[in-house]
Amino acid sequence: MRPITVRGTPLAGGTLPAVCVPLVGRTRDALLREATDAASLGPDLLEWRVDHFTAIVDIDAVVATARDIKAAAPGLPLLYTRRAQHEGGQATALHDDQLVPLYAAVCERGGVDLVDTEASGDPAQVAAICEAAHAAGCTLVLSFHDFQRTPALGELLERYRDSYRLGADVAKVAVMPQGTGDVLTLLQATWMASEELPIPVAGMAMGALGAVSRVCGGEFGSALTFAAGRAASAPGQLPLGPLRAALAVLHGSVLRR
Ligand SMILES: O=C1C[C@@](O)(C(=O)O)C[C@@H](O)[C@@H]1O
Repeated sequence: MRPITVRGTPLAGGTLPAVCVPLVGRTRDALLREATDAASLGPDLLEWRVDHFTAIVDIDAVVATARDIKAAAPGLPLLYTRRAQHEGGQATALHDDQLVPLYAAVCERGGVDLVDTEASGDPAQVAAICEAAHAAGCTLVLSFHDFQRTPALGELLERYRDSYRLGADVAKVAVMPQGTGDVLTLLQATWMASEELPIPVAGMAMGALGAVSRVCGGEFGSALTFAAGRAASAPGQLPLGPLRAALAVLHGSVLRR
C-alpha cells in the first residue's frame, strides 16, 4: 500500500489505510456538529460532501463553512468533494459553469487539504480543478463510481489508469457488487493498479456484500477507506470504531508475517 500524502505528510502514519469520515449535513450548523462528533471518533481525515449542502451555490458560504469545519476539527485534513449526480451524488442547484470557480475558491481560500472530483467529468473542468488543487498544495483525488454494478476487471483497471493519466495524486474507484465475485474483481483491480501505478490508489465495493472490502482493502493496495460517522455517505460504510479495531487486527497479522 502506497500511502496518501497531504502537504508532505503521509496519512495514518503511512502504514495503514487512512480512515475517512464523511460529513453530509445540509446546513453550516449541522455540519459543525457533525465535524465535532466525527473528530472525537479519531479518524485520519474528514470528507465534506458539499453536494448535500443547501447553500452550495453561494461560493462565499461554502468557503466560510470549509474554514469553520477545519476549525471544528483541528489538525484533521479535510477532503472536499462535490459528487456529481450521475456518479451517486445529490441533485443540486449548482450550474455547470460554477463548478470550477467553486473548487478554485475552496482550494485557495477554504483551507481544504484534498479535493475529489470525477475523472469522467468534462476534460477542461477536470484539468482546471487539477491546476487549482495543485496551485494551492492540495492533494487531488480523481475518482470513478458505479452505484449499480461492478464493471469488468479490465475496465476498472482502465479507470484507475485514467485518473493517473489525468494528473491525480490518488486514483479512487467505488463500485456496487452484485455478487461476491464482484468484490473480488474490485480488490483484484485495486491490487493490480497499486502494483502498476506510481500513485496511491483507493478501492471499495459498496453495500453489504462489499463491506469486507472496506476492512481488508489495505491488504490489496487501497490507501483509503470510508467509515460512517453520524451518517453514511454510501451504502456499506461501517462505524469507525469497529472498523479501526478490525484494521488493527489485520495490521497485527501483517507485522507477524
Ligand atoms: O467516493 C467516495 C467513496 C464512497 O462512495 C464510499 O463508497 O465509501 C463515499 C463517498 O462519500 C466518497 O466520496
